[in-house]
Amino acid sequence: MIEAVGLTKRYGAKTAVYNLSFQVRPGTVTGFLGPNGSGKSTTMRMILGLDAPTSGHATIGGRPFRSLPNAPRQVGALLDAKAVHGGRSARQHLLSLAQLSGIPARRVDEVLGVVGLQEVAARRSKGFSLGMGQRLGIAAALLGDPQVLLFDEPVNGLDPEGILWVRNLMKQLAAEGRTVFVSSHLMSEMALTAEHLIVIGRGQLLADMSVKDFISANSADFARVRTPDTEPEQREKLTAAIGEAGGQVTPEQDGALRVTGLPLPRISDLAHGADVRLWELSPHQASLEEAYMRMTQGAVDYRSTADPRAGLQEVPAGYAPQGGAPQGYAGGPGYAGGPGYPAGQPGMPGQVPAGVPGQGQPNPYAQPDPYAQQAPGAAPGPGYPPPGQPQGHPYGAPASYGAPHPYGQQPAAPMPPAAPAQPVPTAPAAMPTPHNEDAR
Ligand SMILES: Nc1ncnc2c1ncn2[C@@H]1O[C@H](COP(=O)(O)OP(=O)(O)OP(=O)(O)O)[C@@H](O)[C@H]1O
Repeated sequence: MIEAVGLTKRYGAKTAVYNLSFQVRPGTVTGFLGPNGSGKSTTMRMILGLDAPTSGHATIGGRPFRSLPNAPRQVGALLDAKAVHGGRSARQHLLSLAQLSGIPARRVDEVLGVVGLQEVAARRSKGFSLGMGQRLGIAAALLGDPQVLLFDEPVNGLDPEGILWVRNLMKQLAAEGRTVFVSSHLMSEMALTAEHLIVIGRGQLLADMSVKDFISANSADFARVRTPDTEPEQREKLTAAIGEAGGQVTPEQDGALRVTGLPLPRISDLAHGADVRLWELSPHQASLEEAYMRMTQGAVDYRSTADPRAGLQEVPAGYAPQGGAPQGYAGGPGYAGGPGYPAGQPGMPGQVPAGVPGQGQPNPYAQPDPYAQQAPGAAPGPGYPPPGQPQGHPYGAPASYGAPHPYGQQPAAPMPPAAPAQPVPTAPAAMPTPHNEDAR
C-alpha cells in the first residue's frame, strides 16, 4: 500500500502540493488525475524519495521509500521515459538497472518480451520513438517484479495497440494483488483502466473515491429524447411542455433533446399529454471526462485564450478554400463557447481554423454546453461562472488529453479556488493562494 500523509511540497514561493493525504490500496488500479501542473509528478517523486517533502510524509508498505530494503525489488516506477542514457541499447540500459538491483540478467529478456521490444533490444535508445521509450520505461518498472508500481502517464505516445496493452497490463498487475498507481490525462482510458481515483487540483485533494462514485457525484444525469425527425413541430411542442414542467432542454447535435431536471416517466407522461410521439427516451450518465471537467474547472492553471490573429487578416491569394468558412465556425450559429472561439468573434474569412473539423465532419464544439442547463436547485460546478457571466465550454479547458491545443496554452489570470460541485467524501481544505509563476 502507498500512503501519503499531509504531504506538502513548496518550491520557493510555489506550493506544488499541499497537505495531501491518501492511500493507494493493492488489488485495484488507482488513477491519479489532475490538471497540468496540479502536482501529480511532484507527489509521485515524493513517494519515491526523489523529492523531499516540505512537510508530511509518504510511505510504501509502511516505510519511506528510502528505507525499504532492496527497494527496486519492491517498487517499480515509470516517471520520465526519457531519463535513459541514449547511447545505451535497450538491453544495456535494463542490464545496468538489473545489475544495480541484483536482478538476474535473464529477467531483462523477459521484460523486453513483455513490452514487445525484443526486436530492437540491441538498438540505442536515443533513436527510439516516444512510444518505444515508454515501453522501455515500463520494462524498467517491471524488472524487479515489484508489488508496488507507479506509472506517470504510461500511455503517452503509445499507439492504440500499445494503449490497449498498457490497459490490460495495469489490470493484470492489479489482479495479481499488486498496488498500481497510474497518472493519466486520458479520461476515456482511465475510465476503462482504473477502479479508484485520486483527483488533485492545485496540489490539493479534490476526490478520493471509486470511478463509479466519482462520476455519479460529479455529473448530472440526463435523458435523451428524440421525436420524429420529419415533424419538427412535435419537437417544439415537447420542448415547451418540458419547459413548463420545470425541465431543461438542450438540443443535441443529432437533433435529439437532452433533458435534465425531470425523471424519465415524467418526460414520457408529458409527451403523451402533448400528443407527441417519441422515437427515443433513454437515461444517460455523464462520462468520466465530463465529471472530471466539472470537478476540476476551478483548479485549472493553464487555459488557452482566443487567438486574435492580429495583423494576419490578409489571406494570401489562392490560400483560402473555395466557398468560405463552413457554417457554424467562429461566431457562427452553434459555435458559442468553443475553445478559443468566443461567440461573436469573427473568424478569418475563408479560412478554417487549424484543429477545427472541416466541412462534412461533425463539429464537436458546436454542441451547446451541457452544463449550462442545471437542474433546479443544483449547485453549480466548481469554478462555474454564475448565470449571466460568460461560460467557457467545459472542453474549452486546456488540452489535458494528450494532444496539445492547436493554439498553444497560455497562463491565464489566477483562477478562483476550486470547490467540489457536490459534497465528496474528501472535501479539500481551503486552497492556498494560487501561484502561477513557475519557480523552476
Ligand atoms: N523542481 C521544481 N522547481 C520548481 N517548481 C516545480 C518543480 N517541479 C514542479 N514544479 C512546479 O510544481 C507544480 C506541479 O508540477 P507537477 O509537475 O508536479 O504537476 P503535474 O500535475 O505532474 O503536471 P502535468 O500534468 O503537466 O505533468 C507546477 O507548477 C510545476 O511548475
